[in-house]
Order: sequence, then structure tokens, then C-alpha cells
Amino acid sequence: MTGVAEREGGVTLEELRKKMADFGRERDWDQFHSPRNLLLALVGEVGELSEIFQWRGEVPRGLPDWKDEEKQHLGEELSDVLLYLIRLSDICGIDLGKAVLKKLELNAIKYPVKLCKGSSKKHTHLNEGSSHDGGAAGTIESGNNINGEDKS
Ligand SMILES: Nc1ccn([C@H]2C[C@H](O)[C@@H](COP(=O)(O)OP(=O)(O)OP(=O)(O)O)O2)c(=O)n1
Repeated sequence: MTGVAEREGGVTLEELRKKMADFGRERDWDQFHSPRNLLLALVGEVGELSEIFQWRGEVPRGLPDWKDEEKQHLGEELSDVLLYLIRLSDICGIDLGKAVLKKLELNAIKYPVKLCKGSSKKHTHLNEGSSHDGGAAGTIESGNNINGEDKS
């Protein structure tokens, strides 16, 4: 992975996809990088990520009290999750960049600001009144239902 860590200006999903593909190919690991194996590896890394937060209770945003080593460890586990996710997507023939942009669009349709501002309700419950949603939830005023489909 030489060259990526030192570079300014961030990295793209496509660069990471290529890096992982090269990493696997150079080691003759394509044989192990099957969808199922990668999914299990991803879940394992999510477990390792969870372990970092386990038993700590709620922690403040930005993790101000964490040691540098703890934050570094967190960065490593987050990276493992991302790398396996990117590799899994690639091996499954999913263009993750395209898929994630489409998903963001769908999320915006499912969760219109007008309906969900200040509310953590699932979209399927957004039009139910509750005293726990800060009064933000209401009814859908347009002709579209909550999934963005035209009801008419
Ligand atoms: N067959 C493999 C094994 C590893 N990796 C890559 C992807 C992950 O970023 C990282 C995972 O390596 P480890 O399984 O050694 O897991 P950790 O890095 O979390 O090490 P440890 O479990 O010792 O904390 O290496 C991979 O692509 N394919």
C-alpha cells in the first residue's frame, strides 16, 4: 500500500479497489477472496471494531479522551472494514461508488427533511405521531408515498 498513506488530498474508492485487487493478485489470494469468505472476513473485522468500543459506555464525539494508540487502532479496524467491503463489492461485480451515490439519493427520498428533521424514526414509522420525535414527524403532503413511489 506504499504511496497512499503519505499522499495529501484523500483517496478514491476506485484507487482502493485497485490496490486491493493488486494486493490479492500478487499473493495469489484471488482463490480465497470469494464472496462468502470476504463477507465473513468483513463481519470479523466489524467484530474487532466493536471490541474497541465494548464496555466503554457512550463516548463523546471526536473521542477526546482516547490515547493516540487507541485512535490508531480504531483507524486500522475501520480501514479493515472498508477494505473488505470494497473487495467484496468488486468481487460481486458491484460498482460501489455508483451504488453508494444511488443509495444516498434513495435515502433522501425515504427521509425528506420536512418529515424527519429532529426525528430518529425509521421511514416506515415517520408519519406516526409520537412524543419522542421532537414533533418533527408529520404526514406526507405530496402525491408520493414514503418510498418515493407515486401513489396516484
Ligand atoms: N486473506 C486476506 C487476509 C488479509 N487481507 C487484508 C485485508 C485487511 O485489511 C487485512 C486483514 O488482515 P488480518 O486478517 O491479519 O487482520 P488484522 O489486520 O485485523 O490483524 P489482527 O486480526 O491480528 O488484529 O489484510 C486480505 O485482503 N486478504
